[in-house]
Amino acid sequence: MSHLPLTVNMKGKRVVIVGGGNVAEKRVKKLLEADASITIVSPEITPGLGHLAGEERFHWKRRTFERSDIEGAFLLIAATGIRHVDEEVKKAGDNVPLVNIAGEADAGNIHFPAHFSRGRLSVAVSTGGASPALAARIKSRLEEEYDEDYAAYLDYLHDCRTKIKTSGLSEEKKKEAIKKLLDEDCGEEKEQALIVARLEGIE
Ligand SMILES: C[C@@]1(CC(=O)O)c2cc3[nH]c(cc4nc(cc5[nH]c(cc(n2)[C@H]1CCC(=O)O)[C@@](C)(CC(=O)O)[C@@H]5CCC(=O)O)C(CC(=O)O)=C4CCC(=O)O)c(CCC(=O)O)c3CC(=O)O
Ligand SMILES: NC(=O)C1=CN([C@@H]2O[C@H](COP(=O)(O)OP(=O)(O)OC[C@H]3O[C@@H](n4cnc5c(N)ncnc54)[C@H](O)[C@@H]3O)[C@@H](O)[C@H]2O)C=CC1
Repeated sequence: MSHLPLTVNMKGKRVVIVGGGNVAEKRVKKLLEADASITIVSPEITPGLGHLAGEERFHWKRRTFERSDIEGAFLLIAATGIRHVDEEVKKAGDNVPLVNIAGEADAGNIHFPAHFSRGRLSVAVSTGGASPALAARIKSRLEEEYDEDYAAYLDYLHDCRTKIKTSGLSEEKKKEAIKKLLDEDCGEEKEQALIVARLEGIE
């Protein structure tokens, strides 16, 4: 497997999705969270996508795919479930940086992992197409372990780290202090406030 997990800033990036079924709906929901600029080319779309199209959250071309649809795309997704159409999309997307073929893991150059976020924490699990169901199961287990409280915890860690980084401490002490934060018993807001206050005073 020569796939490397990266997180990509999708804000304003042009995404073209061919097909408007259940898979397209899942992708659109994730991509909207990332502020991508989405076009769907499909004669039909799911009711869920219909609702989002009504709110103008993406552009819908209500017809079958044409090669010119992919112009300027940064990410191209083929999700028609019709092999020859997906193949035509793949061919047309030769120069598109990121290509995902939902029905054939190895045909594109990216996979969508099972994913959840807790604020700034992002957890993604991929099996490289071997067993998407296992990826989903591992994700569900991690979702229980890293519950909703982690969003606030990550904000707190970010706040502390920023304070430490802009302090006058030596580089070595900064690294030490950042690591030590993770060992502090700071599940409670009160304790977090105390640690932040202490950091306000470090030189
Ligand atoms: C290549 C990839 C597509 C891509 O990268 O776009 C792909 C491809 C295919 N999936 C298929 C089937 C299923 N996919 C799921 C579920 C998920 N599939 C996801 C990703 C990916 N699936 C990518 C690889 C990622 C990896 O391996 O890690 C998840 C993780 C993320 C997401 O989709 O958002 C999401 C769980 C999300 C969550 O719960 O969080 C389930 C289970 C279910 O629905 O409950 C089933 C039925 C059980 C089974 O078949 O395993 C089929 C056969 C279709 C058919 O037979 O018609 C293909 C085609 C093929 O095998 O090539
Ligand atoms: N999680 C995942 O990644 C999964 C991936 N898959 C794969 O993803 C693909 C799509 O699955 P679904 O969304 O369930 O299919 P679907 O059948 O619900 O949707 C297909 C969509 O493609 C549109 N379409 C058909 N011909 C077209 C054309 N020429 N141009 C543009 N649009 C066209 C249809 O109108 C429909 O909206 C399949 O290949 C399937 O095997 C399936 C299950 C899970």
